[in-house]
Amino acid sequence: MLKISAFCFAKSRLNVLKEMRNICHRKIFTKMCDAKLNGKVNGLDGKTPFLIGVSGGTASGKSTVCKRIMEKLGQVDVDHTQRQVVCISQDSFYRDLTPSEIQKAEKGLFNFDHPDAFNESLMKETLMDILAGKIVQIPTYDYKNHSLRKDEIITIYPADVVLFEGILVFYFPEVRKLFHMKLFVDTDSDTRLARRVPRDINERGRDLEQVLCQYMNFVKPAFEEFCSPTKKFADVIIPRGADNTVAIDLIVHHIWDILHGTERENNYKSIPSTQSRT
Ligand SMILES: Nc1ncnc2c1ncn2[C@@H]1O[C@H](COP(=O)(O)OP(=O)(O)O)[C@@H](O)[C@H]1O
Ligand SMILES: Nc1ccn([C@@H]2O[C@H](COP(=O)(O)O)[C@@H](O)[C@H]2O)c(=O)n1
Repeated sequence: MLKISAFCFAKSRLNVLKEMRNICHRKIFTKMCDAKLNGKVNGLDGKTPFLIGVSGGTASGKSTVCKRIMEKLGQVDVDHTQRQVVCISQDSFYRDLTPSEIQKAEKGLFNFDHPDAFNESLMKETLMDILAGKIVQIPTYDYKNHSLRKDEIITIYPADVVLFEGILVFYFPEVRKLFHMKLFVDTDSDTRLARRVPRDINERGRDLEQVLCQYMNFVKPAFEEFCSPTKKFADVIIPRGADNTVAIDLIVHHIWDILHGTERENNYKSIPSTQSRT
């Protein structure tokens, strides 16, 4: 039974790829489909997604950079079940808070920028499942209620490229070593604060005093202690975030090369290298 469903799944994926090959006019994605039809995935025979970590301070533009990368790979309008490139937020791995922690969070007195706020083991297990080609389910995060939306689960199907973005994605060594490529979005702190204030008020249900108090007490000190020092682990630092179209184009070209095997021997192994990059 399992074998039959696996066969049907593989067959329907093949049909989808053929269909995509017919309708896809973008050069990059057409070549990605060709490689898959030839039995190669990520330039390799096995199914190991290319895992990219994207870090940077709050409101540095991590999500926007990921969106640009997906756009350039022709993936934004693709149905989520068929996507070859997916993006996951580290915020989906905030740990559940106790009732007293929720009370603190509601007053802006909980430190969401400290590594202890995250469920490290779940983050690692999920990324390892993704690397193993498994389908995984990830809750979305509700910033207004400081909790995971367990009724709003995103299903991540095996994809060629998985972007994992968040303030502390390079902090945990066991998570860090899973990435094939590490990007750090480096936007100056004034710009980040100027973006965070309206975002938190308009989208995350906060008031000005709460945003500034949380920023001064937790966000800024934790950035300096935990996030900024992880910049040294990055393979590529992207100054000015999504405004830096040259950097984004170079990264997209590099991903494209890897997906087609041109960089395979040197840069991409099915298990990410831990040498000198951990
Ligand atoms: N290059 C940019 N120019 C202007 N606004 C930007 C730029 N990049 C991001 N933003 C805005 O700043 C806010 C934070 O960006 P986002 O990409 O969500 O950052 P992060 O994922 O690092 O928190 C959003 O409101 C976004 O629209
Ligand atoms: N309940 C929460 C959870 C997180 N935050 C803040 O979000 C920031 C991380 O998200 P970015 O998109 O800005 O990278 C982080 O700095 C937390 O302070 C929050 O305010 N409330």
